[in-house]
Amino acid sequence: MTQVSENKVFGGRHVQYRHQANSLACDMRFAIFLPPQASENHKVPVLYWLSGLTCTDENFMQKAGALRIAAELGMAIVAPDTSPRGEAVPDDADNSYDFGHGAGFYVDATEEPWSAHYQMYTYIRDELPTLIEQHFPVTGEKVISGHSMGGHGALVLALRNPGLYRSVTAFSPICNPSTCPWGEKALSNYLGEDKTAWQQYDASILMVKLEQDQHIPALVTQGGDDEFLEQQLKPDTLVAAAKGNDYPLSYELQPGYDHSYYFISSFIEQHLRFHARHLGLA
Ligand SMILES: N[C@@H](CCC(=O)N[C@@H](CS)C(=O)NCC(=O)O)C(=O)O
Repeated sequence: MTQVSENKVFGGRHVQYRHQANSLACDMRFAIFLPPQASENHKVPVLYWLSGLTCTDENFMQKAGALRIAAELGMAIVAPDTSPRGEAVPDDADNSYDFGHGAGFYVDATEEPWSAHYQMYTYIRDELPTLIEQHFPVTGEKVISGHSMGGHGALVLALRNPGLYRSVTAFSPICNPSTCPWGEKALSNYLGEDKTAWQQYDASILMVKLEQDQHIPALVTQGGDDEFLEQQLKPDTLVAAAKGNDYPLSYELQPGYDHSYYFISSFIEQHLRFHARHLGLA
C-alpha cells in the first residue's frame, strides 16, 4: 500500500492510498478518514461510502461535508473508487459516462471482456475491508451508504449479506436496475442477457426475499426534483417491496432537491447519525 496524500481535517486525518487489488487485477486508489478518536488503544467502526457514476474516492470526501460529523461521532469513513482503473482495464468503446471506467455498478462481472477486472462486489465486500482492518485502528463493525449507482451498491451489499453491516442508507439509489436504462446497459454487459442473473443485484427484488431476522435498519433519502427520479431511480418500487415484506425501510422524499452533492451535503448528517445510533456511538 502506498500513501498518495494526507491532510489533517477536523482533528482527524484524510489519507489517500494506492494498492494492488487482487480481486480487480489492477491498482486502485481509495481514501480513508480517521477521526481524532482512532488510535491503537481505541478502534473505531467504519462507514463504507459507495459513490455514483463518474466518481472517484474524491467526490464524497471533498463535497459531502461528512467529515465534521464523522469526527464528532468517532466514525471512520472509507471511500473506494467506482470501478477498476488503468489502461489494461477495458472501458466502454464510446467512452460513455454510464458504463466501464467510473461505472462498475458494484457487480462481479461474468462476461468477457469485463470479468477479468470488474469484480467490484467482491472488492467492496471482502478485499477492501480485510485491507482496512489489517492496516488501520478500526473494529470489524461496519455500516454502508452510497449515492445513485453507489446507493444501489450499498443496498445490494447489505441485503445480500445479512449481519455484515449494522445499517444501510442510500441517497437517490438506483432501486430497480433490472428495469431502468442505466441498469439494463450495465447488467446486460457485465452479467449477460439472462435476466435471472441480474436479480442478485436488484435491491427491489432482493428485499422481498429476505426473512425477518435478516432485516437491518435502512434509510433512503431522495430529492424530489432529481432529474433521474422517474426513468432511472424508481424508489416507489423499493418502497413497495419493503412494504410487502415488512422491511424496516425509512424512505424520505425531500422536495426541491436534485441529484447532486448539494443534496447529499444537506442530509449527510442525518445519515451519519442514523448509522451512529445503530453502531451504539450515540
Ligand atoms: N451529468 C452527470 C451524470 C453523472 C452524475 O450525475 N453522476 C453523479 C452520480 S450518479 C455524481 O456524483 N457526479 C459527480 C459529482 O457530482 O461530483 C455527468 O455526466 O457527469
